[in-house]
Amino acid sequence: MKQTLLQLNDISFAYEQRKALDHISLQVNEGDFLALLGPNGSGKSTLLKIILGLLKPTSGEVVLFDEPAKQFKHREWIGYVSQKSNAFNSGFPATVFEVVRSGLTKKVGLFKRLPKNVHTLVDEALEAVGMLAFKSRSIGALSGGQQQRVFIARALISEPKMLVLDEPTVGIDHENVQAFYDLLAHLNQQRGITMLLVTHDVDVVSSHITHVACLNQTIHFHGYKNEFDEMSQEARDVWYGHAVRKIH
Ligand SMILES: Nc1ncnc2c1ncn2[C@@H]1O[C@H](COP(=O)(O)OP(=O)(O)OP(=O)(O)O)[C@@H](O)[C@H]1O
Repeated sequence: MKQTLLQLNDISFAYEQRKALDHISLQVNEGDFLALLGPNGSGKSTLLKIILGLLKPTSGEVVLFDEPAKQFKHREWIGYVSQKSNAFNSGFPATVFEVVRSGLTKKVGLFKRLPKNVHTLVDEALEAVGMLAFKSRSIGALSGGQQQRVFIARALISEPKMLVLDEPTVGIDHENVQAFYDLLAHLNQQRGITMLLVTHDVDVVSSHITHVACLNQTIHFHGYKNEFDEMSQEARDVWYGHAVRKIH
């Protein structure tokens, strides 16, 4: 049976008096590729922060890899790529190698000694995202799409079982968005890395995902992609508005 990597039980959260999340329950199993959809301000980033342990829920429980989040010791199993990763300007003083190597901190902190030498680990991570040839380049000299691949490599170097991505294609030009999602699909299908992706590109990513969750303070829909496909546009509009288009 597949392991449940993430279980949210009745999570609510408020910024001071302002409610952002209302009784959220959600489950992500090993191998899932879940797209989390929601309009601006619907609480997507807040929910990711709770999953990553950066915010504490006002009520409810987060369970990671079958352990209550408080007791969970393997944060390196959950890689994170933010929407702002690909925003380095050309003057940023770090090479691709240095950026990817910085992803080792979590792992080194835990194991103290690395199983392989650092260059081998960085090379393997860059190879996995098709960026090995850029190892010595300055991160700021790369395109948004290339930078985001490097940040995937940075997450991969600690061998995560799950990747959490917050609108990773913001700032990436249209033709590279599909290639970026193809890479995520490859990592999901070939390496078995579970994906939790916040996105507005529901049409582009639709052929790769297995599940959809629709959030607007509360979860309005959570199920298999084909169930989402079968929902009528009217049903979606009731809770979402215009931003979610039907997947063809
Ligand atoms: N630090 C904060 N302090 C107070 N309110 C906040 C804070 N961060 C977010 N909020 C509010 O909480 C709600 C949810 O915000 P959140 O950033 O989680 O939404 P989102 O779905 O990620 O939005 P977007 O798609 O625009 O990134 C919004 O009403 C937002 O204004």
